[in-house]
Amino acid sequence: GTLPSPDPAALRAVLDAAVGRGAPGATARIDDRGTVTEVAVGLADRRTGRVLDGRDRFRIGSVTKTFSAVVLMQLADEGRLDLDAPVNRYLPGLLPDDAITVRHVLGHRSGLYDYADRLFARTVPGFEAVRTRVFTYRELVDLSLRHPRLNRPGAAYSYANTNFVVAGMLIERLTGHPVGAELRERVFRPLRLRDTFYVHPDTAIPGRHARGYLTPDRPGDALVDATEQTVSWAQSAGAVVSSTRDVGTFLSALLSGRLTSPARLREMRRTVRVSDTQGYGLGLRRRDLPCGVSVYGHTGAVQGYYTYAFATKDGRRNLTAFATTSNNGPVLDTLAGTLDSAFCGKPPP
Ligand SMILES: C[C@@H](NC(=O)[C@@H](C)NC(=O)CCCC[C@H](NC(=O)C[NH3+])C(=O)[O-])C(=O)O
Repeated sequence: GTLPSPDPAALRAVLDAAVGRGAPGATARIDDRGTVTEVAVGLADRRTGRVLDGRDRFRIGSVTKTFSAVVLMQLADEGRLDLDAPVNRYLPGLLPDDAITVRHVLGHRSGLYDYADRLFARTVPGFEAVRTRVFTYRELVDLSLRHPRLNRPGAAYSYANTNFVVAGMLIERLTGHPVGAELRERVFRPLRLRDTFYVHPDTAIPGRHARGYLTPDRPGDALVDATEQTVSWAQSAGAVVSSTRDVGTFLSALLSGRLTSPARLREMRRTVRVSDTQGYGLGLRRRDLPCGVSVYGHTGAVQGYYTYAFATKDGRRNLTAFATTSNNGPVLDTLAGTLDSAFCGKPPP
């Protein structure tokens, strides 16, 4: 059916509220079959006072997981990967249980512990301890395997960055190329995503970008400029840098069937229950909005940056929003309101 048209005034109000709750800046871009609504509020740089602009690049965090999943779905389409095969068939001896399949990993149902919970139990010290570190994939998986698994393979949804580190290892093992090269060849270049880069282990965001500020755990402590970091703790689970325009282009291309076969796209969108209004498929979240619209995409939370990136099931309308802080629940919850302004906006007259 026809969607309510986007509500630019509501969108601006949401972004103003996010800034009011502690984000230095917030911006959102809606692309409704070519009709673009773009709003930016606040600062890209607190030191210079430069205002945030919709074209500023930023760290998309876990939206990276959707990109990594697309590469593996393409490998499945090419007959080079069996989603129901044990991960250990491709990476012998990696995981302690042969029953963990590729599909379990891409759907966060492997039961593998999320090492990030441990790394960032204390937000600022945890970040400072890793911001310039370079990890191997194996080191990250080993961090996870020190802890008991949360569930038997396939038995439950339990989110873990570990799963998409394993996805990165699969990409490299199956193609013989680094994850960044496969993302460039299979996604960034074909879609002409000129603002999109896989940045690891370099700490600098290429070109003009918004600076990101980590909110400390202790209220009142100063924001920490977290813009420069290796993101080596996340890599194929969180190291892509992009722009709201490019992320929207990517999501619409994916959901309109331009990046995988129809069968693989159906598998990505086949979700398990996360909550009453949320599901997780393969590298893809589903959110059911109050107005009855279900949207597909991903959220992101890397130090200094919150992201919401969602589109309608057919990809005809997309929304990408980010705020330039993280570890700030009120900002994260407020920013979710961009989904309502984008997809449930003005009710039909
Ligand atoms: C949520 C999102 N996940 C991601 O984007 C991944 C890459 N991020 C995380 O797992 C959170 C890492 C800690 C961030 C830190 N928090 C703390 O340090 C808390 N002590 C911060 O908020 O910057 C997703 O999959 O939807």
